[in-house]
Amino acid sequence: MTVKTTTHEFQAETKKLLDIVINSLYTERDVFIRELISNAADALEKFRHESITATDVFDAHVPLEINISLDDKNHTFTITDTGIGMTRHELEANLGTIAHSGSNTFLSQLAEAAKKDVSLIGQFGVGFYAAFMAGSRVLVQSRSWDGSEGHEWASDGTGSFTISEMPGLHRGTRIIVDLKEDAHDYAQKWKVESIIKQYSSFVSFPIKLEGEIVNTVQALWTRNKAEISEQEYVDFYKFVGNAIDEPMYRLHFSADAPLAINALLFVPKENFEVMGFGRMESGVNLYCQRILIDQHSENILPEWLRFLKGVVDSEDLPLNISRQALQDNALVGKLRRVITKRFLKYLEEEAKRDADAYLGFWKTFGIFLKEGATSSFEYRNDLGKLLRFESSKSEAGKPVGLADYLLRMNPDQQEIYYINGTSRAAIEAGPYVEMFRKKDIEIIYTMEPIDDFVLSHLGEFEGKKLVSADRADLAIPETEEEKKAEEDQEAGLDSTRTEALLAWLKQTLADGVQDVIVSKRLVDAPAMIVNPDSHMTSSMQRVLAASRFEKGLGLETSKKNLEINLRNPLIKRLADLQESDEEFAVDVARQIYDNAMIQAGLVVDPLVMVDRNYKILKRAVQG
Ligand SMILES: Nc1ncnc2c1ncn2[C@@H]1O[C@H](COP(=O)(O)OP(=O)(O)OP(=O)(O)O)[C@@H](O)[C@H]1O
Repeated sequence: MTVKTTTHEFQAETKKLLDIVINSLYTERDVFIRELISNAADALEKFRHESITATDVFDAHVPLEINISLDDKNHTFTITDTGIGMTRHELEANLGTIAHSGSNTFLSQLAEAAKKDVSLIGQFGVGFYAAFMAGSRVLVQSRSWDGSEGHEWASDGTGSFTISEMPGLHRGTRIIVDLKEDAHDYAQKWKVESIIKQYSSFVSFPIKLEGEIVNTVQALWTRNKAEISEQEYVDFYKFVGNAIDEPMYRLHFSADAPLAINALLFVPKENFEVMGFGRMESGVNLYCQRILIDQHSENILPEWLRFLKGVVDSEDLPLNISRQALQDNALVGKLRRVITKRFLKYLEEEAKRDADAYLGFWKTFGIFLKEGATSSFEYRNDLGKLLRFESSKSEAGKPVGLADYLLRMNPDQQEIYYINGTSRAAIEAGPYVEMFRKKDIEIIYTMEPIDDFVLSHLGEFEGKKLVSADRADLAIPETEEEKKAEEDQEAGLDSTRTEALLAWLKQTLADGVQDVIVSKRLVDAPAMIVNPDSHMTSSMQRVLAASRFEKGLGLETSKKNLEINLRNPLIKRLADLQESDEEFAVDVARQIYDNAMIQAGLVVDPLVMVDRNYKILKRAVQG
């Protein structure tokens, strides 16, 4: 018989990964057992799911299990599963490349983590290649559930691998690891058993070590809450989440109506996405009657809840549903809504129960809720209750909820106000909050670029409109007393001169402003920029302008209105100056406009501005 053997080069990224695995990660070697067991369990889950509908299954009656055998004399570690197996083509494709999207970023982050803290590699899932942490040579013998001929894959993990025909195999995969000299203890039963106990106690198939079952197969989420210990929950979290930390929050709930649901969801302690580890994939697995239907399911929760880890099990789902059909399945959609609502309600309860702990959650994962508020209209009321912002009445660094704002609001106030700025200090020094301070009206400070999008999408909260304080049509009710005081002060400039000043300013600043108007709200500052477009705040325009700029589309923003404060001496003086020394008045007007733009966080031309500023200073020092 001729055995057909072919030789293949590893993909370049795989070579890099193998290099890191072999040369940098050897202190975390135990991980290889977890990775191989986890792949075996995945292969068994896939087989179990497929075999529900398939009619023609090879080796249909072989029990679903994982066998590990050790050879202390020949120094080998062998793991066998009766799962879905791999065809020749699958062996070549799956064990020669890295399936990870963005493999290059993944690799550089992995290399970085390997240097800093190898315990982080759990987060990456090095997968099958972890076998080379302990093995000098690895053989993979596999036969697919379609019954096609079996093959053996072999490599020493350096540059290439071979694939040979191998007749007579059963369905599934056997991996034989020839242990490196300094890894011989992985052929010792006590050692392997302790690792399995630590990592794999929740695998839902029997694991036999040298013929003896070493795990208890259980679906923790289907058990009665009262009978589950804290430690079991934590262990389960580490298992499903591939995690090394402990969870920050946990929600275990069951429902019978309208849908039968068993869900166990965890919020991790760390946000690895923000830490620069790339976009997270969903961490929740979808089961039906304890059978895994969709691992890392993208369908069972909205994308912005991708930081959650855990399990959702529903008996109502058809067992034979294919992964492709999940996306459009109406029942899955319904499950998603029920679970999302329940989780958001849980967060609300936690925020009430322990506000400080919730702030810790908010600091780490708030960004995901903001993402939700800008993308999922149907949850906006639930999300509105969970948002936290600093405000003129909050302590610095201690954001408050919109519900707190409502409680403090004057009875006749109809709107909730907010203003964007880069920091608390910058906002408080700016013109927008002057009137709010004077009238003792609370104003929310939005300090992240995304915040104004969030509040604008939200539109309202508990029936009160959310309004940015840089809107041109901002109307805050005035008392009679206030109106009178205003009129008295405006008397400083008669109406003809006021009109003339406004017309002159409008003409002088025509390049930048749409209109110049007398302000009803400025207290001390001479002027400020406001937005005639009620849908866009300056901060939103800044973000959009930056993205236009990145795309090479130029910095185009819509024209603003300039509000001027007739009580301010600079503005009063400008009226005279415009008549006596127009050239200088133009410089002053433009500088006032640029200053107001900067206070609105908008872009001015720094060269022109600095040049003009020196001109004005020169005149000031000359007296
Ligand atoms: N025991 C096995 N039986 C069948 N297929 C397997 C087995 N082990 C690995 N594979 C296949 O090889 C692929 C690559 O495995 P690898 O462990 O590198 O990545 P992964 O399991 O997809 O990802 P991760 O380990 O990060 O979750 C798997 O997706 C699977 O298709």
